[in-house]
Amino acid sequence: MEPRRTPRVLSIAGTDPTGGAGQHADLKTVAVLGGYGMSAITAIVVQNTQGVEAVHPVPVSVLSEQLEAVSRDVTVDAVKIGMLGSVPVIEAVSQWLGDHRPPVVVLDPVMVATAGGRLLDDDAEDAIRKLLELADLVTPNLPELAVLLGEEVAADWATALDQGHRLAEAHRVRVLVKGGHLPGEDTPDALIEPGRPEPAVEVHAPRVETRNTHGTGCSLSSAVAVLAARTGEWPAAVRAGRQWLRGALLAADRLEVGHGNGPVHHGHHLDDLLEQAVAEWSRPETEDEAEDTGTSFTRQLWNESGDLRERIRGGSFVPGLADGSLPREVFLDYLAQDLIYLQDYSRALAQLAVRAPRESWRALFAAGSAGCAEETATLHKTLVEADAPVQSTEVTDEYTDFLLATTQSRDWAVGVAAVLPCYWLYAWIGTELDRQRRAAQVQDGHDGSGGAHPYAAWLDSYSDPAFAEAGERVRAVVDDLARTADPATVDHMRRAFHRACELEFRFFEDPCLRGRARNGSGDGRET
Ligand SMILES: Nc1ncnc2c1ncn2[C@@H]1O[C@H](COP(=O)(O)OP(=O)(O)OP(=O)(O)O)[C@@H](O)[C@H]1O
Ligand SMILES: Cc1ncc(COP(=O)(O)O)c(N)n1
Repeated sequence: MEPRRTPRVLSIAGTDPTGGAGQHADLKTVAVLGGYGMSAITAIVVQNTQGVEAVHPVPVSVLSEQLEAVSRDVTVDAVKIGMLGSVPVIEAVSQWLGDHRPPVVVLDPVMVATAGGRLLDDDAEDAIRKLLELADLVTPNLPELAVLLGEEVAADWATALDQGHRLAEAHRVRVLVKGGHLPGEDTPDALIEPGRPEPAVEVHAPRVETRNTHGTGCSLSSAVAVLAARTGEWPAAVRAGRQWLRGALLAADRLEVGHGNGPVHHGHHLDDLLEQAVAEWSRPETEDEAEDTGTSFTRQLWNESGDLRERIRGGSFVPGLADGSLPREVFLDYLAQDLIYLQDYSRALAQLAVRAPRESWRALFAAGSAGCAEETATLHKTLVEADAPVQSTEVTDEYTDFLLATTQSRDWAVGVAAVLPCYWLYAWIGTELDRQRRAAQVQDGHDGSGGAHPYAAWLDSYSDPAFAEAGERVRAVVDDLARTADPATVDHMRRAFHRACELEFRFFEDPCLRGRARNGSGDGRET
């Protein structure tokens, strides 16, 4: 089985208009676990979370046409087979598998809905047994396992495992034995492989307290199908699928769908990511547009700090760096302060990570902290090579003391607002430097495409898109926080942001001022 990042997964199953089981559960599962979902419908099932009211089988020839239409056009990496309903449908699917068997075939031998209602004709059990030979994995619940063997339903886990082994041997097929129907706290599952006396995977977990378990079987089998195609490994797919389903059960009550056995929350693991993504996607694309609309909190902050950006533009540091006239000793002085600053900035971001109220935010700031630590190592090397002295200045101390105190002991939201200017202004300066550098080269008669510039490598590092992207994410966090914070906190966030902006400006200009003081004149730039 060749792993494929976005496997094309076909579900052959019935429908559920309430979206919790059958085709709908399969397609949702495949989508949220990174596959591309497709569907061939076997029956329109009139059902909701309270039970099945009617089953309208799709004519067998129409099912075969759907299957042929897919295979004529698309390479299918995995198929998940759910409700089939009758002998002719099972035969049509067997025939299709005979002609176009994909590398991953998962069969969920659906017989009865959890909420009640038969989904397989009584005379179709033999046909399902034959279909087992064409599957790579079969995922029966305990009553289905018993029917397939023609035995009593297992009343304990040891019996269930024994039945699983015997089914696997009899049909030379992998069996996922699911203990969800056992009484008691434990909900064990095991992957049994033919020819192996011990389960390839056996996992136990406490039962999730919820009545919303509609579609768990459909969802788990689709999850294993897409994950097997994605990872190329059955044990990994079973472990990951089960862990994901547990999260979906834990989050199921949040959905509030129906009055019976409601569905599980398929996209539970995407909640935080989506919040950030939507905030980012809904942001205007350009700063100009942002100035016009001025709605979000960070946009307001950006508009309020327009003067400061003008001062940076017209100062000594950025123009000197852009046209290369900044004296080397001033530049090295700046780098030395930057090293000290980044060490403490890394600490400040780590404090935010430790105190973060959400997992995805923790990850964002932890990554930022690690990134700064890496950067300090590079800077340190440059400075040692240049033999530059490294001792903090008053301005550096003022800035780092402020950031460390704010991220450590103030409201978390205020700490995030305080670290934002470094991300945001740094990225902005990257574009500004680029603009000024090109303008200077054009004036000199150069073509604007580079040339020998004393700080070229360093200028390039300013426009690192990963850094700009991280800044955008921090901005989204600030907006998120400002939406729900009380007015006093929002005001505090605003003050922290502007104070950090001012300190950023002084941090850039300070090496030039000290350069001038050392030389007794000039603007810190070479003429
Ligand atoms: N309340 C629960 N807590 C934890 N895990 C559960 C719970 N209910 C079901 N599961 C798990 O869900 C998966 C499917 O279980 P189950 O044995 O109920 O299959 P099923 O009967 O085919 O599902 P369906 O309800 O869709 O018919 C198994 O991994 C099982 O352990
Ligand atoms: C179309 C279809 N397929 C399968 C099931 C089983 O799922 P559950 O046992 O959770 O109701 C179902 N209800 N409907």
